[in-house]
Amino acid sequence: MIIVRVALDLPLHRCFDYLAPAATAADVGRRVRVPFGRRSTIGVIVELPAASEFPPEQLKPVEAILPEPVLPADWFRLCEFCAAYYQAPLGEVMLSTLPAGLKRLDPPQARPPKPAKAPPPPSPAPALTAEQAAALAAVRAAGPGFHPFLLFGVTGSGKTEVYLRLIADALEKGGQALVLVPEINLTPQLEARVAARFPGAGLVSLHSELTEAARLRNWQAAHSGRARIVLGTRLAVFAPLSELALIIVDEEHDPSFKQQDGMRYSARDVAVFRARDGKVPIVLGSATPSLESWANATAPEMRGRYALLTLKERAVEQARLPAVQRIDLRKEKAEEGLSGILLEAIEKRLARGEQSLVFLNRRGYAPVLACTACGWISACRRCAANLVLHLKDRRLRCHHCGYETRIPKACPTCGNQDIHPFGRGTQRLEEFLVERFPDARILRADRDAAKSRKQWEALVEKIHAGEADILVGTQMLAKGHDFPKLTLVGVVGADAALFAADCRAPERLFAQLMQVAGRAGRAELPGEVLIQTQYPDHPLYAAVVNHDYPAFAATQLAERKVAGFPPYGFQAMLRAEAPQMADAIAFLASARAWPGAEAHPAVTLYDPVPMRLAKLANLERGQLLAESPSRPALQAFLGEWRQAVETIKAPSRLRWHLEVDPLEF
Ligand SMILES: Nc1ncnc2c1ncn2[C@@H]1O[C@H](COP(=O)(O)OP(=O)(O)OP(=O)(O)O)[C@@H](O)[C@H]1O
Ligand SMILES: [Zn+2]
Repeated sequence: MIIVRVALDLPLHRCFDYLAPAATAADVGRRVRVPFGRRSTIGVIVELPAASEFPPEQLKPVEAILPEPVLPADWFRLCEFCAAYYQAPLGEVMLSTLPAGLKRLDPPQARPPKPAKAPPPPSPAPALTAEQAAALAAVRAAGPGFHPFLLFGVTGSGKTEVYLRLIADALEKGGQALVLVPEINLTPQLEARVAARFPGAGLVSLHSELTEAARLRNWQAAHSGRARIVLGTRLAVFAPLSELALIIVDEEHDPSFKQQDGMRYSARDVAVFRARDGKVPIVLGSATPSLESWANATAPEMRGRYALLTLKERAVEQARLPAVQRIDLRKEKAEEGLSGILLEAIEKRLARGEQSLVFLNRRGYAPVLACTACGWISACRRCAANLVLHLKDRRLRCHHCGYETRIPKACPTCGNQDIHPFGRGTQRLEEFLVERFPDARILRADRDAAKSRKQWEALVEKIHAGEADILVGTQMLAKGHDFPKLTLVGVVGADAALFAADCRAPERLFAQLMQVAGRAGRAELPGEVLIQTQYPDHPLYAAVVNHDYPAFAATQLAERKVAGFPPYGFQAMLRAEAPQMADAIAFLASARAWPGAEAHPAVTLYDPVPMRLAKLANLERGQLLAESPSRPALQAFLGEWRQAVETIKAPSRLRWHLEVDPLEF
């Protein structure tokens, strides 16, 4: 009697046994079609157990074992690691990392790969700067095997060139390279650069904007080894690569590496596990590393877990880091939020035919509409948040749940016609700049102006072609772009993040400011950055002015050490949402009262509290933090706790999840 154990895409922490008379050990890693309830579904064979806990007559036979593809052993280990570490069901992990085309009962006919054309000649590589050469030499000297590196390089220092050389090494040895980027929408330039340098390497990308067919094709190219380089967003960390020889994580600090639903994993952390498991080098690159990675590379108590590689200078010979200045808004008069100094600086760029960027990380026209008579404000009725005014399409829109409605002509509560937008977003800045500089070509670059990757590429193309004089943009424009004519960056409205409740807000603000500042003066023309603020003496701004990430990181890490926060402590968050907050909190309180917790003295459970965004899409949300100075202690606790939480009786509309290493509080 041959039994196969099958992982299914279900929120259950168990696998399912089926009869498969013809199965052999070679079928482990094959997909299988099995009956489940009244339907059929696709699963993955994880083992051939000697016996089942159920009597054979209760087991159903499999419907079919699907011959291709066979999922490799290292992919199994990766999924098993994630299931254990993130407390996620193995079947859900496995199936969620596969392209949709492999989970269908009626699989799409995969087109055979196009015959490879003779590749064009590779684009030439520049001679390395001394710093780049030293970084490369350090990675080479470490040799094969698991070696984690943190490549700390200021903006424009040529980190990408270092990646390209390392990829060349990996390909030469017959290996495959995996390159992870936070948001592929923002990085068509990187894709083009890698493809141009390695025209024969069958580069494929993996990200969520691909069509189902393209994603399947690219996945198969990675699996079969036709693709020697895979470039992708977080989900690409699960690509099956049997000859993996190198992993690169660009902008490793970026919060987009964190998956925010389903299995909540950090692709950067999973990549480090994968590199260790596969015994290959991994390079994490950033101008503003995450504090976790920075500590791993520099803190004495971490004993140099990561080797630090530093690029302090910009790679282009004449390019210097931009001069950063603070504009004291307490002293300077501002017009529509823009100080005279900034407006003059823009005027100068216009006269010289250079580009300016005004950075405001808030899209829409204004964050709220309010009535001056009765105090009504445009609140979302489904969320604990305000509706943002979008004048362009005359809508009020919730940026959290997507609810939208038209703009009322008068106050809905008191009928007063005098309702006003408060605060400002990118649309309002754009409107003012159009009025102020009627002859300038002004371009807004945010998620409303470019909804798809295609639109975004067109917009970036326009900026490159010099078809814009003044850009108004959010952080979408701050990352990874190289605009040679851009010489001025004005930062507006950044102060709000200085005092945000989230302990990671300063880190994010610092990274954003360094990144957006890094857009200026990347070529021969010198760059200037003007930060408007009410708090010019704030140490965060001082660190930005001095381009001093290490100083900033030192103060942040000192604070974290005192607070026992990551990387000096480890956390998990239990969250519950329900129509009534009382239900969510009561559920969390029962979880907190679990008597088994006493056996885990190294773990602290805090009181359940409402989340910062306490209501989202009509659900009230609460959370409960678990914390420990020891990662293994927390892991041991979580395994037992999760099982206990699963037995708590909860109202039917309550949903909960556990997030390990949460980024948001
Ligand atoms: N060795 C080199 N010689 C000349 N130019 C170089 C060299 N290395 C990189 N460059 C150029 O320097 C510019 C910045 O390089 P790159 O984009 O690799 O920097 P980066 O560190 O990845 O920047 P960012 O973090 O801001 O995205 C690019 O225009 C690139 O072509
Ligand atoms: Zn809403």
